[in-house]
Amino acid sequence: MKTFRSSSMSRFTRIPTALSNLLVIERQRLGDERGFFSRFFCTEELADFGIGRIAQINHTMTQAKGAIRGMHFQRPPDDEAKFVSCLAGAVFDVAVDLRPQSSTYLRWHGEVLSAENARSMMIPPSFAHGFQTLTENCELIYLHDKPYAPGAEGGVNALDPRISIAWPLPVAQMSERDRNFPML
Ligand SMILES: Cc1cn([C@H]2C[C@H](O)[C@@H](COP(=O)(O)OP(=O)(O)O[C@H]3O[C@@H](C)C(=O)[C@@H](O)[C@H]3O)O2)c(=O)[nH]c1=O
Repeated sequence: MKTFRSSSMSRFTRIPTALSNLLVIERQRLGDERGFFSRFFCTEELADFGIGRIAQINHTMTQAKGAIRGMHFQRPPDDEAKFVSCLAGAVFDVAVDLRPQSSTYLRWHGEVLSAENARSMMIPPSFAHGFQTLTENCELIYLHDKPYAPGAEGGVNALDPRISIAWPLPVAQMSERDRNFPML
Protein backbone atom coordinates (compact mmCIF):
# COMPACT_ATOMS: atom_id res chain seq x y z
CA MET A 1 0.00 0.00 0.00
CA LYS A 2 1.30 3.44 -0.89
CA THR A 3 2.16 5.69 2.04
CA PHE A 4 2.36 9.46 2.09
CA ARG A 5 4.90 11.51 3.98
CA SER A 6 2.40 13.75 5.70
CA SER A 7 -0.20 11.13 6.53
CA SER A 8 -0.80 7.41 6.30
CA MET A 9 -4.13 7.85 4.51
CA SER A 10 -5.22 9.58 1.36
CA ARG A 11 -7.52 12.56 1.74
CA PHE A 12 -8.92 12.07 -1.76
CA THR A 13 -11.41 9.58 -3.15
CA ARG A 14 -11.09 8.85 -6.83
CA ILE A 15 -14.37 8.39 -8.73
CA PRO A 16 -13.85 7.15 -12.31
CA THR A 17 -16.01 8.38 -15.18
CA ALA A 18 -16.91 6.73 -18.49
CA LEU A 19 -14.14 8.80 -20.14
CA SER A 20 -10.68 7.34 -19.51
CA ASN A 21 -8.36 9.52 -17.35
CA LEU A 22 -11.19 11.93 -16.54
CA LEU A 23 -11.72 11.64 -12.81
CA VAL A 24 -13.96 13.09 -10.18
CA ILE A 25 -12.04 13.62 -6.96
CA GLU A 26 -13.82 13.89 -3.63
CA ARG A 27 -11.89 15.93 -1.09
CA GLN A 28 -12.45 14.41 2.34
CA ARG A 29 -13.31 16.70 5.22
CA LEU A 30 -12.25 16.25 8.81
CA GLY A 31 -15.06 17.90 10.72
CA ASP A 32 -15.24 19.09 14.30
CA GLU A 33 -17.23 21.63 16.30
CA ARG A 34 -15.39 24.50 14.55
CA GLY A 35 -16.17 23.38 11.03
CA PHE A 36 -13.82 21.25 8.96
CA PHE A 37 -10.25 20.79 7.80
CA SER A 38 -9.73 19.60 4.24
CA ARG A 39 -6.63 19.04 2.15
CA PHE A 40 -7.37 20.83 -1.09
CA PHE A 41 -4.56 19.48 -3.23
CA CYS A 42 -1.48 17.29 -2.76
CA THR A 43 1.19 17.03 -5.46
CA GLU A 44 2.35 13.68 -4.13
CA GLU A 45 -1.06 11.99 -3.94
CA LEU A 46 -2.61 13.57 -7.00
CA ALA A 47 0.42 13.01 -9.24
CA ASP A 48 -0.96 9.51 -9.77
CA PHE A 49 -4.28 11.01 -10.86
CA GLY A 50 -2.89 13.24 -13.59
CA ILE A 51 -1.38 16.48 -12.32
CA GLY A 52 2.24 16.61 -11.20
CA ARG A 53 3.04 20.28 -10.87
CA ILE A 54 1.02 23.45 -10.61
CA ALA A 55 1.95 26.23 -13.03
CA GLN A 56 -0.91 28.58 -12.12
CA ILE A 57 -4.04 28.87 -10.01
CA ASN A 58 -6.98 30.84 -11.39
CA HIS A 59 -10.13 32.03 -9.64
CA THR A 60 -13.41 33.05 -11.28
CA MET A 61 -16.70 34.36 -10.00
CA THR A 62 -19.88 34.13 -12.09
CA GLN A 63 -22.83 36.16 -10.86
CA ALA A 64 -25.77 34.87 -12.88
CA LYS A 65 -27.48 31.52 -12.45
CA GLY A 66 -27.66 29.66 -15.77
CA ALA A 67 -24.50 31.30 -17.20
CA ILE A 68 -22.16 29.12 -19.26
CA ARG A 69 -18.39 29.52 -19.54
CA GLY A 70 -16.53 27.31 -22.05
CA MET A 71 -15.81 25.01 -23.71
CA HIS A 72 -12.08 25.80 -23.56
CA PHE A 73 -8.77 24.03 -24.13
CA GLN A 74 -5.15 24.80 -25.06
CA ARG A 75 -3.57 23.21 -28.12
CA PRO A 76 -0.39 21.08 -27.89
CA PRO A 77 2.30 21.57 -26.77
CA ASP A 78 0.45 23.83 -24.28
CA ASP A 79 -2.36 21.33 -23.65
CA GLU A 80 -2.91 21.21 -19.92
CA ALA A 81 -4.40 19.23 -17.10
CA LYS A 82 -6.78 21.14 -14.82
CA PHE A 83 -8.08 20.44 -11.33
CA VAL A 84 -11.39 22.32 -11.14
CA SER A 85 -13.28 22.97 -7.90
CA CYS A 86 -16.25 25.07 -6.82
CA LEU A 87 -15.84 26.95 -3.53
CA ALA A 88 -19.08 28.95 -3.55
CA GLY A 89 -22.44 28.00 -5.06
CA ALA A 90 -22.86 25.03 -7.41
CA VAL A 91 -22.09 24.37 -11.05
CA PHE A 92 -22.71 21.66 -13.64
CA ASP A 93 -19.13 21.05 -14.72
CA VAL A 94 -18.49 19.43 -18.12
CA ALA A 95 -15.49 17.95 -19.91
CA VAL A 96 -15.50 16.88 -23.57
CA ASP A 97 -13.07 14.26 -24.87
CA LEU A 98 -11.12 15.79 -27.79
CA ARG A 99 -8.59 12.95 -28.14
CA PRO A 100 -9.03 11.87 -31.79
CA GLN A 101 -7.81 8.32 -31.08
CA SER A 102 -10.10 7.86 -28.09
CA SER A 103 -13.05 5.46 -28.19
CA THR A 104 -15.02 8.20 -26.41
CA TYR A 105 -14.01 11.02 -28.81
CA LEU A 106 -16.53 13.90 -28.55
CA ARG A 107 -18.36 12.33 -25.62
CA TRP A 108 -18.91 14.54 -22.59
CA HIS A 109 -19.19 13.98 -18.87
CA GLY A 110 -21.01 16.34 -16.49
CA GLU A 111 -20.75 16.51 -12.74
CA VAL A 112 -22.23 18.82 -10.14
CA LEU A 113 -19.40 20.53 -8.24
CA SER A 114 -20.46 22.56 -5.24
CA ALA A 115 -19.20 24.13 -2.08
CA GLU A 116 -21.11 21.41 -0.21
CA ASN A 117 -20.14 18.24 -2.07
CA ALA A 118 -16.37 18.98 -2.08
CA ARG A 119 -15.95 17.36 -5.50
CA SER A 120 -13.37 18.39 -8.07
CA MET A 121 -12.87 17.39 -11.70
CA MET A 122 -9.40 16.22 -12.72
CA ILE A 123 -9.39 17.07 -16.41
CA PRO A 124 -6.62 15.59 -18.54
CA PRO A 125 -4.98 17.37 -21.50
CA SER A 126 -6.93 17.25 -24.79
CA PHE A 127 -10.31 17.74 -23.13
CA ALA A 128 -12.43 20.87 -23.51
CA HIS A 129 -13.83 22.22 -20.26
CA GLY A 130 -16.77 24.40 -19.31
CA PHE A 131 -19.60 24.75 -16.83
CA GLN A 132 -23.06 26.15 -16.20
CA THR A 133 -23.86 27.88 -12.92
CA LEU A 134 -26.69 26.30 -10.93
CA THR A 135 -26.79 29.13 -8.36
CA GLU A 136 -25.88 32.80 -8.31
CA ASN A 137 -22.37 33.93 -7.33
CA CYS A 138 -20.39 30.80 -8.14
CA GLU A 139 -16.67 30.82 -7.42
CA LEU A 140 -14.36 28.32 -9.09
CA ILE A 141 -10.69 27.61 -8.52
CA TYR A 142 -8.60 26.05 -11.30
CA LEU A 143 -5.20 24.48 -10.79
CA HIS A 144 -3.31 24.18 -14.09
CA ASP A 145 -0.16 22.23 -14.85
CA LYS A 146 0.82 24.55 -17.73
CA PRO A 147 1.02 28.34 -18.01
CA TYR A 148 -1.65 30.38 -19.79
CA ALA A 149 -0.82 30.45 -23.53
CA PRO A 150 -3.27 32.83 -25.26
CA GLY A 151 -1.99 31.85 -28.72
CA ALA A 152 -2.77 28.20 -28.03
CA GLU A 153 -6.34 28.75 -26.82
CA GLY A 154 -9.14 26.92 -28.58
CA GLY A 155 -12.81 26.36 -28.00
CA VAL A 156 -15.73 24.26 -29.03
CA ASN A 157 -19.22 25.71 -28.93
CA ALA A 158 -21.01 24.76 -25.72
CA LEU A 159 -24.25 24.44 -27.72
CA ASP A 160 -22.81 22.27 -30.51
CA PRO A 161 -25.52 19.76 -31.49
CA ARG A 162 -22.91 17.14 -32.38
CA ILE A 163 -21.72 17.10 -28.79
CA SER A 164 -25.18 17.75 -27.39
CA ILE A 165 -24.38 18.63 -23.81
CA ALA A 166 -27.52 18.38 -21.66
CA TRP A 167 -27.19 21.72 -19.85
CA PRO A 168 -29.59 21.59 -16.91
CA LEU A 169 -30.86 25.20 -17.15
CA PRO A 170 -31.82 27.60 -19.92
CA VAL A 171 -28.72 29.53 -21.00
CA ALA A 172 -28.78 32.86 -19.16
CA GLN A 173 -25.41 34.26 -20.28
CA MET A 174 -22.34 33.47 -22.39
CA SER A 175 -19.38 35.63 -23.38
CA GLU A 176 -19.27 36.84 -26.98
CA ARG A 177 -16.14 34.75 -27.54
CA ASP A 178 -17.83 31.58 -26.25
CA ARG A 179 -21.00 32.21 -28.30
CA ASN A 180 -18.88 32.58 -31.45
CA PHE A 181 -16.89 29.37 -31.18
CA PRO A 182 -17.68 27.41 -34.35
CA MET A 183 -19.81 24.29 -34.42
CA LEU A 184 -17.95 21.10 -35.31
C1 LIG B 1 -7.96 31.72 -19.04
C2 LIG B 1 -7.20 33.03 -18.76
C3 LIG B 1 -7.72 34.25 -19.12
N1 LIG B 1 -7.04 35.39 -18.91
C4 LIG B 1 -7.64 36.69 -19.30
C5 LIG B 1 -8.08 36.78 -20.74
C6 LIG B 1 -9.30 37.71 -20.66
O1 LIG B 1 -8.88 39.05 -20.67
C7 LIG B 1 -9.90 37.42 -19.30
C8 LIG B 1 -11.11 36.49 -19.35
O2 LIG B 1 -10.73 35.33 -20.11
P1 LIG B 1 -11.81 34.25 -20.53
O3 LIG B 1 -13.01 34.94 -21.07
O4 LIG B 1 -11.13 33.24 -21.40
O5 LIG B 1 -12.16 33.61 -19.11
P2 LIG B 1 -13.01 32.29 -18.84
O6 LIG B 1 -14.11 32.20 -19.85
O7 LIG B 1 -13.39 32.26 -17.44
O8 LIG B 1 -11.94 31.14 -19.14
C9 LIG B 1 -11.91 30.00 -18.35
O9 LIG B 1 -13.03 29.19 -18.70
C10 LIG B 1 -13.10 27.93 -18.07
C11 LIG B 1 -14.28 27.18 -18.64
C12 LIG B 1 -11.82 27.18 -18.12
O10 LIG B 1 -11.76 25.97 -18.28
C13 LIG B 1 -10.59 27.99 -17.82
O11 LIG B 1 -9.41 27.25 -18.07
C14 LIG B 1 -10.60 29.27 -18.59
O12 LIG B 1 -10.45 28.98 -19.98
O13 LIG B 1 -8.84 36.83 -18.52
C15 LIG B 1 -5.81 35.37 -18.29
O14 LIG B 1 -5.17 36.44 -18.07
N2 LIG B 1 -5.27 34.18 -17.88
C16 LIG B 1 -5.92 33.01 -18.10
O15 LIG B 1 -5.41 31.90 -17.72
